[in-house]
This record gives sequence, C-alpha cells and structure tokens, in this order.
Amino acid sequence: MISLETLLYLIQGERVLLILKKRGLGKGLFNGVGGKVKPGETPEQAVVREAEEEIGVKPIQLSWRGLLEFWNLENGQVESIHYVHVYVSEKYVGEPRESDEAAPLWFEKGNIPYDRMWEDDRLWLPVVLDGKRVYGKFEFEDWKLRKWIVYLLQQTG
Ligand SMILES: COc1nc(N)nc2c1ncn2[C@H]1C[C@H](O)[C@@H](COP(=O)(O)OP(=O)(O)OP(=O)(O)O)O1
Repeated sequence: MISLETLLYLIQGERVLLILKKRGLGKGLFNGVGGKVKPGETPEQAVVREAEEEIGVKPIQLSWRGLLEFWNLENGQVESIHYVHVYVSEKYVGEPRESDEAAPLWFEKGNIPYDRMWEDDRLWLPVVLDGKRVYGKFEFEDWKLRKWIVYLLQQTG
C-alpha cells in the first residue's frame, strides 16, 4: 500500500497542539492532526478536512514544512509506504475539541512527549518547530525504526 498523508501542528506562541490518537495507525500515541489524502483532494484540502473532523478546528493559514517518507517492512518485504506532507498553522478558527478519532492537548515546545510518539518524531519535529523545513526518509521493520536520513531544506522566500 502506498498512501499520501498529512500532518499538521497548530502553534500558539510557545505551545504546540498534539492529538492522542484513539484509533487507526498510531493508536495510543501523540501525533499531529492528519490522515490520508482522498482522491481528488490536494494535501492542503485534506489537512484542513482532517483538522475539522478530528478536532473541530479550521486552519486558515498553512505553512508547508516538509515531506516525510515512512516505509514499513514485514519479513523483508515492503508492507506500506506513507508520503506525508507536514504543515504548521498559527491561525485557525474554532476551539480544539475531542472526537472519536482524537483527543487534543497543548504542550510546551520544550516539553514534547517524545517517549509517547512515533520513534521518528524526535528526529525531525524539533526542526519543524524551530521554523525550518525538512525532508526525511524512515525505514521501519514491523513499525520499529531501523534506518533514517533527514535533510534540512533550503528556505525559500
Ligand atoms: C511511522 O511514522 C510516522 N510518524 C508520524 N509522526 N506520523 C505518522 C507516521 N506514519 C504515519 N503517520 C501519520 C500520518 C497521518 O497523519 C496518520 C495516519 O493517518 P490514518 O491512517 O489515521 O488516516 P485517516 O485518513 O485518518 O484514517 P482512516 O483511513 O481510518 O480514515 O499518521
């Protein structure tokens, strides 16, 4: 399976909003808001839809912060590949609320719960929260991180 997905981090000053995922891939872990891009959607449209569905908030300004590839292998075979566009937003409408998919929680940027997140997050999220852009490729075996490479992207404009 190859899928195009999104991740969004709402920012308020020195705080970032994470969700505790209640179902699906990454259930029980904190992550950004997001999910799969549906046919006919752009990643931007998809991430706005996911924010509305998961936490009842509509981002009104998105800043693209990079592309991540997550490869998962099972018994030496590729089980799934996830291409994930990452965004942050400092402007949104609505107050984050819990849904059947996600429970939102604010964290200080210096106090992100990396021990309750995907293993890759600590390798690239600090860069994104520092206002930069990243490309990363992460290879997992049975969803355990084995190899990775992370590049800082040049800032344009
Ligand atoms: C494996 O490494 C990952 N790390 C992080 N931080 N986030 C990841 C990783 N792999 C996937 N993700 C993100 C990307 C998406 O935001 C979600 C997966 O989306 P999901 O499968 O839950 O998609 P939905 O469209 O919400 O789900 P349904 O198919 O159930 O509607 O995880």
